[in-house]
Amino acid sequence: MPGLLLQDGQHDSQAFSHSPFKSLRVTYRRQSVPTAIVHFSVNSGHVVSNFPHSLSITTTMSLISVRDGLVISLCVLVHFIYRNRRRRLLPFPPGPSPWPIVKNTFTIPLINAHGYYKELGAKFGSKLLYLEALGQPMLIINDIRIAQDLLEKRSALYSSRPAIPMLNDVVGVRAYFSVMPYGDYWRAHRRMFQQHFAEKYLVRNQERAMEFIRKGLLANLLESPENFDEHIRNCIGGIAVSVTYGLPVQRKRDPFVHFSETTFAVSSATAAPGKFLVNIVPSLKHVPEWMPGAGFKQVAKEVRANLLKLIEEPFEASVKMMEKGTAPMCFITDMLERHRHSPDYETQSIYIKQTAAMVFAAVSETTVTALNTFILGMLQRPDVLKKAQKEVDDIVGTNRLPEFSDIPHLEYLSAVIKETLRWNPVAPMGVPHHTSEEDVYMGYYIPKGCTVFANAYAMLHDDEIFPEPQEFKPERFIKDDCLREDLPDPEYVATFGFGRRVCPGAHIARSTLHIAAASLLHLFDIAPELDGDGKPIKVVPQFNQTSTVSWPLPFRCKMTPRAGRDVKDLLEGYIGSDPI
Ligand code: HEM
Repeated sequence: MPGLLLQDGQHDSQAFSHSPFKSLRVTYRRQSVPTAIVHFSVNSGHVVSNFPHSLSITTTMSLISVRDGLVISLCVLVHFIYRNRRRRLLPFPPGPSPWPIVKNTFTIPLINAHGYYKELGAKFGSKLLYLEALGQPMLIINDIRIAQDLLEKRSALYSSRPAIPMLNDVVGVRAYFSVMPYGDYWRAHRRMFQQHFAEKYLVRNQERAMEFIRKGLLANLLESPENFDEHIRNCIGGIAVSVTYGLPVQRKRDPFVHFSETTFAVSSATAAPGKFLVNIVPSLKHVPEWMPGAGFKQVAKEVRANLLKLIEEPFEASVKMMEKGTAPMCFITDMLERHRHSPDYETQSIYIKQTAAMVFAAVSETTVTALNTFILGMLQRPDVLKKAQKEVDDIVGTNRLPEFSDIPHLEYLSAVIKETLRWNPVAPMGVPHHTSEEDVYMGYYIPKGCTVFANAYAMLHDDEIFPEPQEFKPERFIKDDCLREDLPDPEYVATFGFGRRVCPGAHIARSTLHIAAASLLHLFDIAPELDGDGKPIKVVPQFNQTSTVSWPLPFRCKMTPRAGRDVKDLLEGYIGSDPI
């Protein structure tokens, strides 16, 4: 007789020991042969209290006849009843009440979202928030432990990226692995990045970074300190171009560095949610170019042309140098050499080209922002500047420049860097992740296709952990003259994201920040400019508010060679105008 059989499943988790059973298998049998099975199993979620609410369902079916079909339909119906029941009964995480249809669309801020969500969390007494904008579910995580629970411990579910219709479909460039969905294509690019830039290879690029800091930053600061922002940009962009393509870089306003910077600035704006309507209403991507209101298509065309140029031209130039035998060791030469005999060389060389283009995009704005924030912090706290300078002097002395080997001995400077990254998290909302399956956490339902923001700003400005979070206070990381180990360390936690998508260049960023900061402090005083009466002009820290990259808004300061130090003499071998 055909029929439905209910069967107890296995208990497999302590967390559910109070539940009557862990999984439920509904089997449709025909002449004792199982022909359709609907399998309900408790989700791997940890903190689910109420059994029927926590069902996750997989369906396996075979053998279709009319009669079987009816029974199978019944099984599917049961499936959906349980699914919907779960949805109905399990709440979403706390958040503002949604309006009909538009849900929270008008609650979502376009600027200072990180600050808004921090406050919203406080209002709802929750560090996990849920909102929905025009059908797009959003999860905001304001807490380090929750981010680790979800993005790290359950990384199989939380490692994709949301689609960005303007960038992916209208501009149509899908070469940057930071925005690729989770999967083999992303994995191939990230693996390639690691093959050259993994932490174990850090040393081989440090020498190049040092050369740029001395020739491209310190020497230029001596000559025109008022252009410190421009020098920092050229130096950091130059390091990226040099270690990736091995191309020569001009010491000032290198045209390629400048072109890359402006192109990425425009293209990252295409990813901003509020800037282009097509990111909110994806079907607009089908609108023909001639239609009124389709101006975004023209913008997309220009961005596309520039992005393709950035992917192709430096790669070609690097390959040409390689053919002539003049290419220095860099990402391109290393990778082409490594994959030369691969059976799928053509495919690999496309990945190499695309991964190379990613490097500049990821290094430049982020590291420049952190360095400018460091200078801004020094302006807020002249006493910190003096103390850090004294430490550098004690370790380095006055007759040579700082080296990478000095860095582990500069503990106070380390606290200053931690505070720099905490005070103004470079990417305050991280880079959004995307759930590839539904999930249950702390009794809350998290849908599939949910955009997940790890709010680094809220985590690093949590006043229970970091009192007076708006103040620049490196001393918070020091106790009894040693670095504290009982605080989350912004050099390692939150700043660089979480889980499988965590920043793979974090070690490079830390290394560059430490050596650049030590070198600046060793040679220069950093102070506010003076007004007409000789009084210091107070610099009020202000940051870009779009929640993508939080760069300090332009500010002025006076950088002067330190008294009693022959800065020119120390930089003698590094001053010049030939490309680096
Ligand atoms: C202060 C400097 C930097 C900061 C604050 C920073 C921060 C971040 C953050 C928050 C993410 C997203 C992580 C996530 O999704 O959870 C990320 C991704 C990424 N970063 Fe960085 N980053 C910095 C420097 C660098 C450098 C120097 C490189 C390369 C040498 C780099 C390469 C990348 C790449 C390739 C990704 C995409 C990873 C993926 O989607 O798989 N970053 N970074």
